[in-house]
Amino acid sequence: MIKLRSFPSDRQLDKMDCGPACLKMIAKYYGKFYSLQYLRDKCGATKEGVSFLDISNAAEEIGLRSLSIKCSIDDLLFRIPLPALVHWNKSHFVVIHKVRASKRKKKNESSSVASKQINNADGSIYVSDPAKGHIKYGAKDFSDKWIKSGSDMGKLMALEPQADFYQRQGDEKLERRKTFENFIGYFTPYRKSFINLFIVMLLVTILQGLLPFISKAVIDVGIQTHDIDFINIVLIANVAIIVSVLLSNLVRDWILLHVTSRVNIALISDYLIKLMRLPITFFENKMTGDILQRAQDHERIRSFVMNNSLNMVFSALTFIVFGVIMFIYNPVIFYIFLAGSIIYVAWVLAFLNVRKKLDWEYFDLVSKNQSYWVETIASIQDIKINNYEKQKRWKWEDIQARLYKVNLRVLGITNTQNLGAQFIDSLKNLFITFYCAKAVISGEITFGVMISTQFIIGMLNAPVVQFIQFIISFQFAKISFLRLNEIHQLDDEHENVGSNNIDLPENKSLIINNVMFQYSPNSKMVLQGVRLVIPEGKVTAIVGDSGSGKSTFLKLLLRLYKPSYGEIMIGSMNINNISLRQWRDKCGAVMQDGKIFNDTILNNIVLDDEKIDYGKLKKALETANIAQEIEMLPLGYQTMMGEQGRGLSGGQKQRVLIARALYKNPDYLFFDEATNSLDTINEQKIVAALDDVFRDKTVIVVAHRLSTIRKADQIIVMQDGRVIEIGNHNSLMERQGHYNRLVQSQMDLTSTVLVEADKNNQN
Ligand SMILES: Nc1ncnc2c1ncn2[C@@H]1O[C@H](COP(=O)(O)OP(=O)(O)OP(=O)(O)O)[C@@H](O)[C@H]1O
Repeated sequence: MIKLRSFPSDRQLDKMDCGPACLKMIAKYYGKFYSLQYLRDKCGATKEGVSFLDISNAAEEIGLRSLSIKCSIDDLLFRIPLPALVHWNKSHFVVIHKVRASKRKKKNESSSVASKQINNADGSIYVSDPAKGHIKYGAKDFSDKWIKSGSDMGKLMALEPQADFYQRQGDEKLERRKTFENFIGYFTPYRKSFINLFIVMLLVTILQGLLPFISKAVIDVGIQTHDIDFINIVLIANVAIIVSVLLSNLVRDWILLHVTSRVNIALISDYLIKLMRLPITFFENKMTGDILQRAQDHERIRSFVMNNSLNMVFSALTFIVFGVIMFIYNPVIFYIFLAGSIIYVAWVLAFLNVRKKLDWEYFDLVSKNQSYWVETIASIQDIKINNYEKQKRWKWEDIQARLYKVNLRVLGITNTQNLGAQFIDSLKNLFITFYCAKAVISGEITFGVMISTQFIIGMLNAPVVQFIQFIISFQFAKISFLRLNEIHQLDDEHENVGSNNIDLPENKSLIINNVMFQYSPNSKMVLQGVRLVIPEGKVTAIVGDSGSGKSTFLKLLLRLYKPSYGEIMIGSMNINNISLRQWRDKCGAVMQDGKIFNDTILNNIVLDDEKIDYGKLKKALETANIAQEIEMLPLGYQTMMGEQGRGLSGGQKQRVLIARALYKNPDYLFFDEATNSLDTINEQKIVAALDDVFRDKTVIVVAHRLSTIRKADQIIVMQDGRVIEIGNHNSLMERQGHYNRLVQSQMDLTSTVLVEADKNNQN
């Protein structure tokens, strides 16, 4: 494999980004910049990545014509217009930007041998891989990864600009936002500390600058003149300088620690704030490991700014001070040092690109590793029940094996780099020592100068090492910065919706106006033209087959998602005018997969334990029929829940969640299968108690057990994302439609169970 340049080489920021990253490279190749996020949105990237079709749709949206072709490796070498995108190794996309058929084959073609006769063509294929950079493959290697076994053709997509590709300048500027550019802003509150730091480090540099003169004085003056007093004085001065340097370093470290830890907290807390502001789709489309790993990226940036860049300033200062001293002492030694150092730096920097490449691979694997752990721990029960431990562990071992390989390569490169660097460094120092020794013998310099030269060289070496550290950290910080910037560039879920609290209109019914919804741009419509009114102060029930879109509809009302088409109104006002905070304050919800937090029962219900309304709490608990059970516990409401509500039964969890929603006393209540884990007696009690609570609220209930919603004011029947019937229980039963069939099938089921039970009793 040979490294090449020229064709753009953009990196995927996480595992599922290869498709959009390839598109980005191709657009860039044709002279247009699109941000990865923009293309990701256009592709409708999900956790599963993207398909050829998604990429082709996105390409056409940015003005690239896509041509999907099935072809052989011969066709690729001789006929296909490039650049083209190929699906690779079953799970990855790369761009082919250049091919070079071998001479023999070219001759074959030029001698007009029919194309079909050219089999097993030979040549090189130049690929820009978003995970690895530029790579050159032999035709055989390439086809092994490209062409599925049992076939002699692979699929690719050639992309060319359409006529209006270059006119789309506007979009590009719009998308090229840099919201994280105020990074330096994190450090401005500490301006004073930085000034102090600067003074301390300046002092250290000056004090250290005195040391070679002291050594020289001891040897050339003290020893030559046999002046013990002078040597004693110099010794005391030397000790004083060393102590001052150590103390100054102590102060420096203290200031750094102080600033660093604060900046770190600020950075990560802003990341968390940003994450919490992102729409739920972000979390659905990103792997947990990616999100967690990005928190680590902050550490790198912080460490770069705080350690490397600051040290670099002083290293440069030290280098200049001692460089000048060295030059005054002996220019030849200075030049030897400079030449040696340049070779040293060049050697180390030669490894930079490989290291960068490995860092991307490393991030990818570490993210996977993190996701693995999170997923394994969360699903341990299912792993055990299905005897899935071994296979699950093998998956981990597979990641580890790949991590091991990357680590091994990193280690190999580091070793080669260090070995070479040490060799160059030792050679340089050796040359200088020899040169000095000769110069002392020939009387060009004194012995004192030789000793202090050694000291100065030592002092000059440190900044060179610092400089290399700086460049390496800068590279890594840049990668981390890119990854973080990507998150900070994303639109908040609050974007394009109202931000102030406003008075709601008089009529607070929810009017759903031809709402359509799809989870990602190229997936199927989960809701199709939903039109209905949810009257204020009434109970509306939604029923329908599994997968008909009931929960999705509820989530749209809770504004966890935005409709892809159509609008939701509250009376005469578009719901988007109301801030999300205000809206969610007005909504209480018990969702199918509601979560219990790792906190006390009390905090799980009231959430804000600073102002507890005990009256409201008691009512909520009684309505949810859980008060008695909690009070029987030794620690009562202060009982700690385990993670995910460990320690509670499914039904108890649901009742705590119901209590949480009721305690909020919201205007709108959403129940999605909120009582499905309850036994019938509990359910009946709660349903009866809820009647009272529901009286002045707008309630939307999704239920499979139809007995619970018989009394609803309005029942909506959904099928395949459409509303197919609306009415109350009686009118829908009379209609003899889908609702009637659902009720009948549940009654049949109950009567079958009763008849079976009867039979068993008689036996
Ligand atoms: N996060 C998601 N991403 C992509 N598709 C989703 C997502 N959630 C649900 N879907 C799809 O949307 C469709 C409707 O799902 P939804 O959960 O709304 O149905 P439902 O009527 O509530 O079903 P159930 O009664 O089984 O809970 C399903 O086909 C499902 O596969």
